[in-house]
Amino acid sequence: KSLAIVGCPFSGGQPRAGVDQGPIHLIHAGLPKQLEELGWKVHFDGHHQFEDVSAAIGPDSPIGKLKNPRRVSKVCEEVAKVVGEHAKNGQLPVTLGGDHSLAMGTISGTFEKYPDACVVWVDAHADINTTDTTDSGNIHGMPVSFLLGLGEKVEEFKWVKPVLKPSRLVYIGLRDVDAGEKRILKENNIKAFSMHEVDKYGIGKVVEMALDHVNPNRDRPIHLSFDVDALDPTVAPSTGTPVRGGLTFREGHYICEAIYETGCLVALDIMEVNPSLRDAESVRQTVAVGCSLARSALGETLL
Ligand SMILES: N[C@@]1(C(=O)O)CN(C[C@@H]2CCCCN2)C[C@@H]1CCC[B-](O)(O)O
Ligand SMILES: [Mn+2]
Ligand SMILES: [Mn+2]
Ligand SMILES: [Mn+2]
Repeated sequence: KSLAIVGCPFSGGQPRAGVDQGPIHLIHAGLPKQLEELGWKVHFDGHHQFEDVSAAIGPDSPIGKLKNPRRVSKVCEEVAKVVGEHAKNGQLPVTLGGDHSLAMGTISGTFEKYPDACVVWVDAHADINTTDTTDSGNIHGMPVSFLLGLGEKVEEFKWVKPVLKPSRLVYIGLRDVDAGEKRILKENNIKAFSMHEVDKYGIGKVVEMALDHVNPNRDRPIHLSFDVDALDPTVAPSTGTPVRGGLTFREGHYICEAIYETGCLVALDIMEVNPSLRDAESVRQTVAVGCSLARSALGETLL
């Protein structure tokens, strides 16, 4: 079994400097070796290519409210190619962010090889704003709407195909969803297990219900897109948009372990680790959690 680490040093989907350094911190913490020790053949071709693309863009004035639209679009298009290539080569792409706008690229890449895939989106946020509903104009709050083909088309993003169907998407960990996003979730009947459901049913039942919804026979490829801000800020403090009342360390890891157990995982994103936020110990802790979540999603067990 082989995987490819795709480091994406990219921060253009949001305003806080430093999230582009997430990949190098996860790699320097030893993630490639840790995954080899789990028995994976690890392909790791560095992450320079995205910086080149990004630097080549030049001035990137907003389009409507959208910030850095050309950089985000170009980088995500490049990520889609790289992830799709690895998937076609039979290597499970492990994408390290970088902000969550990158999931436009990773999920597009996954669906090239696995058109019948489903997406488990673990996050405090729904990341489903359209050009009409976004307040911030930060594109890391929008990738899911582009992947679903919702809202007005944006010429700059015409390469993003509406590969994702609402019935193939499920959320776990939501607790900071904008009013417009709540409307979109309802209108599209998108299944979401917020922290209220996690409290009510427990994480074991929530993951079972989530998978029953998008993958009833456990035979569909799963793309797990994990935003570390799904975890409580005491667990993963160094992230750009922390929200209290999040998943415990174990709840986060249980999701990854349970998805690995299905045998259906075909792609993993570990997003929004920002090593320039908070103190050194918080950074170390957040990076360590990012590595640990990846290991759990890729077969590390407690016994
Ligand atoms: N919906 C958001 C957007 O900017 O669109 C607004 N929100 C911050 C906002 C602060 C004030 C109270 C309401 N929430 C962040 C979120 C995007 C998170 C992107 B992710 O990738 O980190 O999940
Ligand atoms: Mn490669
Ligand atoms: Mn996110
Ligand atoms: Mn988030």
